[in-house]
Amino acid sequence: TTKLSKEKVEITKEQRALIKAILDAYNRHQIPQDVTKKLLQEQYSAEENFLLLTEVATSQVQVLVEFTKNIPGFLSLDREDQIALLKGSAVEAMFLRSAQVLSKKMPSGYTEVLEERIRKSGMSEEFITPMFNFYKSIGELHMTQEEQALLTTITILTPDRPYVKSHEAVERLQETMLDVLRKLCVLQHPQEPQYFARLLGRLTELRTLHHYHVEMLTSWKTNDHKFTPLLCEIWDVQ
Ligand SMILES: C[C@]12CC[C@H]3[C@@H](CC=C4C=C(C(=O)O)CC[C@@]43C)[C@@H]1CC[C@@H]2C(=O)c1ccc(O)cc1
Repeated sequence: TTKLSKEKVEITKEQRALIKAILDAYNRHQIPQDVTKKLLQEQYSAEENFLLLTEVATSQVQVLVEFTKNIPGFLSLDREDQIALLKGSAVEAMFLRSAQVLSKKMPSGYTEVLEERIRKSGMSEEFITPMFNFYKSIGELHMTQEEQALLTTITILTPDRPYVKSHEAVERLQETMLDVLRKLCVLQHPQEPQYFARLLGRLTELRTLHHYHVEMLTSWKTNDHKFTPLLCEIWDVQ
């Protein structure tokens, strides 16, 4: 392993441009202020909390679509595959986003308010526990902005989503991003040679959350909660 850590890791000019394009897109696409302001102002009740979370979820899906369109190479994929990747990764990208948001303290108290509303939104304890465990495990990594943006990109470019036809094209794109992230991790966390592997381990954890999410939506639905048309479409909820 000493040879590996001695390896001269070099980020090429193209890779630097790729990181910049993805980071700019990631920072440019955030949910609008008026939505986050509502989260801070509206009163608390399980009903109100669910409605607010539904609103931020809907807004987040729109943000995710815009961000994805800015991933270099994404728009040159087959159009139906673009839809399949978005639908297949929306939940994971959303949980990654929430983990990144909830693991950083905000002066406005947004994080605390958001956490409170999630805990009191009619979601059962069996989903809250794994969700907050995930938030903690992401928080412990202290990811840089670039790492967060690249990890989200890698999640979106997962080739084995349902209905993806040109598997290889997506795999090639994902591998490009994985190579950049691997180099970034070596350069930004020199003391932690296993840091890159830990990041990828979080993607596996994300997939288990995806499973919980389906049950979470179903339990909300049985308690007669309404979702927006966009959420129904992206998550195939009837
Ligand atoms: C995922 C989630 C909706 C989207 C929220 C997330 C918590 C934190 C966030 C932070 C955001 C930001 O600051 O940018 C954007 C929205 C998200 C990502 C919620 C936790 C549970 C909830 C949910 O699954 C849900 C699903 C369907 C609903 O109708 C309501 C909630």
